[in-house]
Amino acid sequence: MAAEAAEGPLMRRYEGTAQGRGVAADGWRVCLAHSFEELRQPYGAGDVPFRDVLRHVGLGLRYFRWWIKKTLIEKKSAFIDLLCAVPLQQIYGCPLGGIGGGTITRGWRGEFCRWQLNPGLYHYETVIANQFTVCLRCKGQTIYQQVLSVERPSSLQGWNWGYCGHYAFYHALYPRAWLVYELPGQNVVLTCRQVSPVIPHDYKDSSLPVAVFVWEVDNGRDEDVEVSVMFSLQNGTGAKEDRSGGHWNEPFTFQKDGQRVAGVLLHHCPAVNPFTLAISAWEKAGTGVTHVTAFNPMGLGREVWQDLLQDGRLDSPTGKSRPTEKGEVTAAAVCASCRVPAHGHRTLELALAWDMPCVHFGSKEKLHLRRYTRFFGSEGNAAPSLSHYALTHYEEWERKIEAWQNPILENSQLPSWYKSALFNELYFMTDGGTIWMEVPPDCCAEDLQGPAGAGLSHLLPVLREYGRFAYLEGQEYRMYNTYDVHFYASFALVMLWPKLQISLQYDIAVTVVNEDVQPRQYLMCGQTAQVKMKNVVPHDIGDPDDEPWQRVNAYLMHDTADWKDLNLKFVLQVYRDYHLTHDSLYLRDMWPVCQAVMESELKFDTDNDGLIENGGFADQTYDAWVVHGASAYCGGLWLAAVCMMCKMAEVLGDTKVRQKYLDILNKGKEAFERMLWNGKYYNYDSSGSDTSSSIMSDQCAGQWFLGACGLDQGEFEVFPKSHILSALQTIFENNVLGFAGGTMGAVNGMRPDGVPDTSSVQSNEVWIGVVYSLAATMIQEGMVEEGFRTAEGCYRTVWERLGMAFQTPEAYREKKVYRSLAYMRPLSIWSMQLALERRAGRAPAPTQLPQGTPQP
Ligand SMILES: CC(C)CCC[C@@H](C)[C@H]1CC[C@H]2[C@@H]3CC=C4C[C@@H](O[C@@H]5O[C@H](CO)[C@@H](O)[C@H](O)[C@H]5O)CC[C@]4(C)[C@H]3CC[C@]12C
Repeated sequence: MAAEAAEGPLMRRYEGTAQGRGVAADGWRVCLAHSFEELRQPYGAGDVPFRDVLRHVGLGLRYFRWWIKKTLIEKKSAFIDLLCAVPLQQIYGCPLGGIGGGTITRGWRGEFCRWQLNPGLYHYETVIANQFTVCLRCKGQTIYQQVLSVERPSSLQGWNWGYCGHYAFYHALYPRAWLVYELPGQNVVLTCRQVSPVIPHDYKDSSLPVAVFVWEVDNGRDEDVEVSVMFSLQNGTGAKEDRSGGHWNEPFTFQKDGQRVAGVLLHHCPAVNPFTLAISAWEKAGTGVTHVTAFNPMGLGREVWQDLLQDGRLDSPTGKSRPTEKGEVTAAAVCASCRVPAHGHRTLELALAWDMPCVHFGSKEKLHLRRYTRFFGSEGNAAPSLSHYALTHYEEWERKIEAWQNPILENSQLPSWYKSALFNELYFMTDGGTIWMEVPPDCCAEDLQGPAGAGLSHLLPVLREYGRFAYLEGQEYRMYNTYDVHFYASFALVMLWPKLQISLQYDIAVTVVNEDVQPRQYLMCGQTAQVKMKNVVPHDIGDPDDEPWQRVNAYLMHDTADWKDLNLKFVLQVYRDYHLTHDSLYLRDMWPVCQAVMESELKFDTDNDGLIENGGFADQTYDAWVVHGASAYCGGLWLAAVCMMCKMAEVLGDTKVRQKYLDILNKGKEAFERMLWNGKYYNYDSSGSDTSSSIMSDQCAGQWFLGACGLDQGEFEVFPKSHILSALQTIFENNVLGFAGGTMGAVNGMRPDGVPDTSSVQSNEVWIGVVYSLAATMIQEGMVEEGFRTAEGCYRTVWERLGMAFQTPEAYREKKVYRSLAYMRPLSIWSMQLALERRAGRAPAPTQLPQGTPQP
């Protein structure tokens, strides 16, 4: 297994022999000289078949009008920009930072290239001054000095660029990554290990906006060598604000418990959301730390280069830099140096921290405090203590990360690609535009519950203790906590940070009972309706470029009050969460909300046969794939939700409600089988249209959740086992093996004659997150090999073929196009892990998930 990453398809150009120090065996590995052959395009208007153009012409025009108003008149960016998609760059690697404090993504060639410091808003820019540079000295002479970058930029030309990529590789196993450099002709190997504090069940360190770079130096020479690693950083993010003037730098040291770190603070002072970056190093015995307070990253950079070249150290001036002028950019550097004995090894530890404690969203209406401020204060002066904390705690973080990951990595039954997929897809938990905030200390239950008063007894204690969490539907689909999609991704959250899932659910519960009567036009149908209706689950919690939580439902394609899946997905998650956490206070609080949304949902059972009907439009997560009448997807979710209502009523001793839903379940099961079962699988819908017999890859979504909760047997067998097995087998043969030679996962819709369903723009897409959940369902049902084969197609396509590492999209087609980069749904891969743990007889550990919620 270990050999797979080392010799994988992305390592063909590696000419070095070094394997690095302490590099994980499994993960995503790529040689720095690699280039991806296939370059895909974002799905655009030009890819829409003529038939769909005709069908969507009204939407197209309404969208265009809305886009003009939003971007040109209001001067805001569109929550989904169909006209200016982010171009694909095949460069990304593991993001830096914990959860919800902002992220800085490093590329696999070591570049600092994707920035999310303003919550939920992305800025894609490789900042060329942000580099690590190595200097080697023997017998008092500098023998080698090199920027560890394969770039040859037009700025900083006084530096020695163009490191030969054939002698280095990158290895990612999120939240850690390694860069291994064999220094040509030097007999020295550098391994840079990047560590971010992303630790399951940890609600303190996981919130910190920091990362540590541990440089392992292996000296293969017969003589001692003095090694310096210089970390240079521009003041800013590469955005135009870097030139807005008033930014300044200052050196710092921070000492506590006998441990000292030293570095430079880079104060970045725009009008909105100012922050401080800190670069630093641990001044341990034998390690010297020096710095340059300020230099011009747009110039030749000779002064910094020569300074280092001279003696392997930087000049270390005291005092602050002057604030930058308008148009001027500044940068700083810190350098850690040590002597490495002949054939010996030493470690240098550097850190990056950023402190943006108080944030405004786009509307600038309210000031919010990030989660980490409860531990490090909100004054904006925490960068030194954050740096010190990171450097003195990263070893503990790594121990915890290994304790979590090793049982999975050491399981020889699991394929290597899966281990990489499972941990690396988790990047979205931090790099999904994620925000983790405090609720204001003076906030009371009434403030949180909204005008309708949700009556949730533990809302306040939960939010006070664990804060508020939100992540985007996708970096290109800028809506927080899109709920129909979170349904899939929520497995990662509830398995790894269950209290954040509980907190998110409380937030949704509050919105359920509230309404927003503001009228607006919906773009798909053109009709006008209010923004949010009472007693229904919202599509999302809002747009970070507006005021999320305050104004929900940023999505205005459809009026989602009429969507069929959202309410059901709430009920399904409530029971699933209860099943995994045993949190009975949560269950009690959610019970009336579940009843309210199920009452709303009951109106969709228009013929009173115990089964809901779809509305003849795309009224669910497949929001461009029309459904008429009863459907496998929504009907299956409905029956699963009704079953869980019975189960919850039983747990809570509510016999009346239990009987009510039991009656519905019995009727509904019969209707579902009669209307949709065709002897092999469940039809897409019951309309009898040309495509209603399509094989939908997601037709067993209800069973997926039931199985994950152990509710698929005996009295709780909602769907006959034999039908589920037959349906999964049919999907495997048709949607998986019958599509792209079985190498790209499962297409959403396949016609029984073996041709993808092209009746909508989404039916012939592959949705990676759906594929992972389908694989989990297969594993739950004992089709383990088929499950892995299904999921492997997506991993290999995204991570190995298309160069979309750390930006897994929502969808791709067999050829040419993809849609919506860096998307939430693929986090559903964690449901595969749950299914595997179940099979291995290892129930998820509720011991880590204490009952109820501690009072603050
Ligand atoms: C007249 C024109 C030239 C023809 C234009 C055709 C286009 C208007 C349509 C062709 C493809 C459509 C888009 C397909 C997908 C979309 C995604 C959706 O948002 C989220 O999608 C998730 C599914 O991927 C869903 O689960 C989430 O809940 C949604 O938040 C928004 C609509 C659209 C962008 C859709 C819009 C119209 C087309 C571009």
